[in-house]
Amino acid sequence: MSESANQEQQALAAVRDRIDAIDLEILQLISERARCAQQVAHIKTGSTGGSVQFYRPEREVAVLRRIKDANPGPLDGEEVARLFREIMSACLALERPLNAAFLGPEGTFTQAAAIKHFGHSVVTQAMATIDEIFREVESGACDFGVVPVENSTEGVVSHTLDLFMNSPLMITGEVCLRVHQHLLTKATDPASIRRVYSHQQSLAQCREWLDRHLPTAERLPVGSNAEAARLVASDPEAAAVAGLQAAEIYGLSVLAERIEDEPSNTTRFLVIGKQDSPPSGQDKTSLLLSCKNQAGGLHSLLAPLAVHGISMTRIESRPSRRGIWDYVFFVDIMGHRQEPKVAYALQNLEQDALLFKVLGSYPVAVL
Ligand SMILES: O=C(O)C(=O)C[C@]1(C(=O)O)C=C[C@@H](O)C=C1
Repeated sequence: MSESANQEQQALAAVRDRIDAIDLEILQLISERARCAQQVAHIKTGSTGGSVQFYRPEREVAVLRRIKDANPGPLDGEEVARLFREIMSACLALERPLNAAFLGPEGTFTQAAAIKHFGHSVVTQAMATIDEIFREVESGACDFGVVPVENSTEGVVSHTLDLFMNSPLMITGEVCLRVHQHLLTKATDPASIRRVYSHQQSLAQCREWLDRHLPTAERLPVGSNAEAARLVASDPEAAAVAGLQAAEIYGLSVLAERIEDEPSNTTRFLVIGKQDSPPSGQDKTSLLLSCKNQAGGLHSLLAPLAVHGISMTRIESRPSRRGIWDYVFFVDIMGHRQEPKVAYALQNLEQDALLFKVLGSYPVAVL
């Protein structure tokens, strides 16, 4: 071995010894943290007679925000938050494993959103429809559900909004996921692809790409992207538009990467449960409203928001299903319903609204 190769070996060994020592320290500290979580569980179980809330969304975002703020680098803030997301997920599972229903089958973006929000220790349970997710959480069979609500390219998932009209469930959290779509197939030659399966929204997100590259292939909407990947696994003349996770699960190769028309394509998901979240300091509130069908009705209904300086981040209208041309509005505002100015505004709003329902206050997504 040359002198310089020898020096390199010694330098490498020294840094690796340091890394080994640090890893043991990290392990000791993580174990100590996990024991603290066990103590927290003990305190929580002792303090209430009724059902115990082990999962505390407002505390989780406080931990992640603190870590991001304190991060000295060189790791990126998002990266350190993701690491702590996983540590907390494992600590919570030690208190009590949490389960979350998602729109299956395995490998959907909804499952990825559930894991992004709760970490890998959550037990995800695949449901066939969004209705089933609501039912599983309502019945108590699952602690939480994760449902898609809007996409930056294709707009609102109207079925999810409609289900809130008759559900007692509340919104506990939100998750935003950058969605990259890929063309997955068993075929090796694009010319042999006659059918493209995917969820209707995903087909729409890749419309221009499909028009350009597979203009003659039939587009077949199915329940989810993962379902499309499952179908394609046994059909060599077909391709699926789906995420990488689906390619891994169903053994497909990626024929074209990132085929979404909009590079910043993002889907927002809601976490639904039996109750919303206490204030975290940076929250949103979602409302379901309707007003009299008259000139200026919506304008005057929303006036209290402007009066109290509350910013509205989203408004969607949906047919109320109670009469023709009768609409309800899904409105997101910044702030928690327990903050005084939000509480005043909501009080005023409720007085004028025909229908007024708070769907939940929840922390703005950290990750
Ligand atoms: O602080 C709590 O209430 C905990 O249960 C501890 C902890 C954590 O690991 O930091 C775990 C789960 C909760 O969702 C929030 C935080």
